[in-house]
Amino acid sequence: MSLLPVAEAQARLVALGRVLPAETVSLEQGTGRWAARAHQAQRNQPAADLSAMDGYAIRFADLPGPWRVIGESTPGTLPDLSLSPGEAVRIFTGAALPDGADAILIQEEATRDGDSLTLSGEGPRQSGQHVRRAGSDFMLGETVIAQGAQINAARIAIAALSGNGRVMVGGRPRVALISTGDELVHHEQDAQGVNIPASNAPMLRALMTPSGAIIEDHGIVRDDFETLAAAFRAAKDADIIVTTGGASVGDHDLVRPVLQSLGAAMDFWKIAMKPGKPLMAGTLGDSVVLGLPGNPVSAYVTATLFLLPLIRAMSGAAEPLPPLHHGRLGHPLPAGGPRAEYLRAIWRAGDVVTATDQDSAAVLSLAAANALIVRAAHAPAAPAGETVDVISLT
Ligand SMILES: Nc1nc2c(c(=O)[nH]1)N[C@H]1C(S)=C(S)[C@@H](COP(=O)(O)OP(=O)(O)OC[C@H]3O[C@@H](n4cnc5c(N)ncnc54)[C@H](O)[C@@H]3O)O[C@H]1N2
Ligand code: MOO
Repeated sequence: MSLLPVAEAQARLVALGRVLPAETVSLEQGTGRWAARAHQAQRNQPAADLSAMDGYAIRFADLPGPWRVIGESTPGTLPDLSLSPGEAVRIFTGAALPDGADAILIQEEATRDGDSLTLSGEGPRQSGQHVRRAGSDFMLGETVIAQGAQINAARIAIAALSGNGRVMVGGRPRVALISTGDELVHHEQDAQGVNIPASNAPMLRALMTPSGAIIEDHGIVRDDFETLAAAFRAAKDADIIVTTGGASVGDHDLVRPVLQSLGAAMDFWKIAMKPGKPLMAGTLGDSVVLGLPGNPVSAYVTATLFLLPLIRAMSGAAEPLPPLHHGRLGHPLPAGGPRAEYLRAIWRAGDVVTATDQDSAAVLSLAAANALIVRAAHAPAAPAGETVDVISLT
């Protein structure tokens, strides 16, 4: 059976998910989610010509002074003042300029005695110096947040300043997590003998939490046909059902046969990638089902490349895939195999160096890595210094 290329599998998976209905929420609730429509400025920023410094509003043409101070302008009040030649107004950072003023003389460059003001430094070099013009940041009606953009801290600032005190964002997918495997015990329990603490569910929760997904953990399910079928039935209201383990070809790998018995429409199984080959996807009723491999690193990498993009796409993200950056290889790499490789790496000051242990079960090297080097299937040997594609894990 031929393995599906990663990009094609990503496109097919994203196509399985539907964009969830949008909702209008507070900026706090919108954090990390994606704008469901373009947001336009409801006001000009700044609303008037404002001073960027503490000092005196003057007419540039009056330089080098002296001036007579005729009043004061403080932030939050429009000054009812107009400058005639030779006049200045005491002004503070963020306050509106009086009519006629076109420059700011900063207080460090001025000497004041009562209402007389003289130049004691260089003064403004041009008209408009230290003035923030009305609408110079953005204008009423201007798009300040594009549809599909993520509401990050900077966009929260612009949402608030532009008068979008609440934002319309895509819905949050409900994600059901099912961990399969007879060897697993809950991570808060002592694992005896060859039992192992189940790490995939808490790891995936941590990966998904920033996306705003609503996560329901359905716990650990034994490698038993009926038990796994019951777990899928219990998860049927989720938008996305994620399993880990049991995705491969062994006698105890039941995810695919159980899904088929429940009438799931399987879309793909087995991807040309390393780690992560046994990944499978399909739909079960209204849910998208994603079967991740059990190995913790394989689960992490496939979640990064498939699960998170699916969540983002269903949440209305314009660019659901992780961005590719460039790094400089710190050492040579041998030719790659028939599967695309995602190598754990440390990426520092532009240079990327692979972690020594690339086994799909080695989590210590995953914890040390801050990036994945992406190598295409059949990549030729690469010398040190070559530019490679990198996915940031931070
Ligand atoms: N004959 C073949 N064997 C395997 C193939 C293959 O193509 N032919 N593929 C290998 C690849 S690649 C992978 S990846 C694994 C994935 O297999 P499964 O998805 O079926 O995963 P399991 O066998 O259930 O578990 C693999 C490994 O991971 C541990 N595990 C499982 N769940 C968890 C969890 N929640 N937390 C921590 N660790 C977990 C499990 O104990 C196993 O050690 O199959 C290869 N085999
Ligand atoms: O594809 Mo598996 O995830 O290499 O170990």
